Amino acid sequence: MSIDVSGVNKRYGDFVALQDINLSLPTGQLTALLGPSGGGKTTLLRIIAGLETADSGSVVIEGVEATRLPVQKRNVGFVFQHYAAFKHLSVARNVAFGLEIRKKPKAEIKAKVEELLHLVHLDAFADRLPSQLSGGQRQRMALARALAIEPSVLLLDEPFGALDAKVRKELRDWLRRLHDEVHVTTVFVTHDQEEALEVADEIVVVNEGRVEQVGSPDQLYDEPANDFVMGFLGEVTGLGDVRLRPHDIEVATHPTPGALQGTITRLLRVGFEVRVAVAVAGQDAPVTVVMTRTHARALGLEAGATVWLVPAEGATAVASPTPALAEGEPVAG
Ligand SMILES: Nc1ncnc2c1ncn2[C@@H]1O[C@H](COP(=O)(O)OP(=O)(O)OP(=O)(O)O)[C@@H](O)[C@H]1O
Repeated sequence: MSIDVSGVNKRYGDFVALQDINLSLPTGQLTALLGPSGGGKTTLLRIIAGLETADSGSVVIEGVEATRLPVQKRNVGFVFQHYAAFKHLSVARNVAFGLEIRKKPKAEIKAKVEELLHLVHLDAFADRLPSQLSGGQRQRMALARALAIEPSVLLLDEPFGALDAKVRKELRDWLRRLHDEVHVTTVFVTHDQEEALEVADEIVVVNEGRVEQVGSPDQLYDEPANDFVMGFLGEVTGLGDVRLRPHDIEVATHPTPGALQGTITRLLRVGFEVRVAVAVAGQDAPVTVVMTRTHARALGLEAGATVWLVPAEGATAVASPTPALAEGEPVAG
């Protein structure tokens, strides 16, 4: 294992930021720490980095007991959301910085910087100042700088958080490809489930200072450990006494066994999808169903129509903590 976190606890005054965190992250893996704001992701990342100390528990990096090692001795590279570059140094010098303070030979530094700038597709920008780069280019420079010292682990705290949606998307594809090339063990913090699902080999869901679940994107999506994980990894809607994904509901225009009858209150076309809101008797919140436009057209769905809803075969469903359907209400049409 590259990173082993055992029994880590952290409080700020009375506030419990992390509670009994245990994690083993294999060498070469790209792991996302995913969770809502304030859940403890950054605190955990900072404890792994050595920027913060745990109240109890241990951190082992590449087999080395690191709990009390200062940050400089952990051989970790970081990138934060707002990357602090040296404004007066060129892109190349920024990337070279970690190597220069380690007094590496000039020729070695030059070769390494060229290699890294090529890796992050900034070859043409070596002589620019950071202020002459776009936000996305600056974050790529930050990654090159973090990689320059050949860290055993790379820690990224919302590295693309400050960028607009399109650039974020490009950079996340790029990060995945970069990781496939360099295979450095990487942990990145995000509160964006799509980002985690698209990029990570494994996702650690962190909420209220605890790990809710660890698993591959597929595992988490298909077999969420609880209602929280299910809700955090994608949209969820209530149908009777279960909660499930809106695209996991089958819609019929005639009564079917076990189906709940409802009335379409709204039909919204978003790109290639149609989102259908269905009011079901006795259920407070409408059921949301998502389907393709073609499917909705084939069924001839329109607002005001009566439909019958049933979980699709093989749908992932968890029991509702508060059943959406009041007891004693008629369920089937
Ligand atoms: N130095 C500190 N002093 C007091 N409380 C802190 C400190 N650092 C963090 N916290 C608290 O610990 C909790 C966890 O914070 P943390 O930054 O780890 O969350 P997060 O999951 O990374 O959230 P975000 O996505 O918003 O960055 C928060 O409630 C935060 O207010």
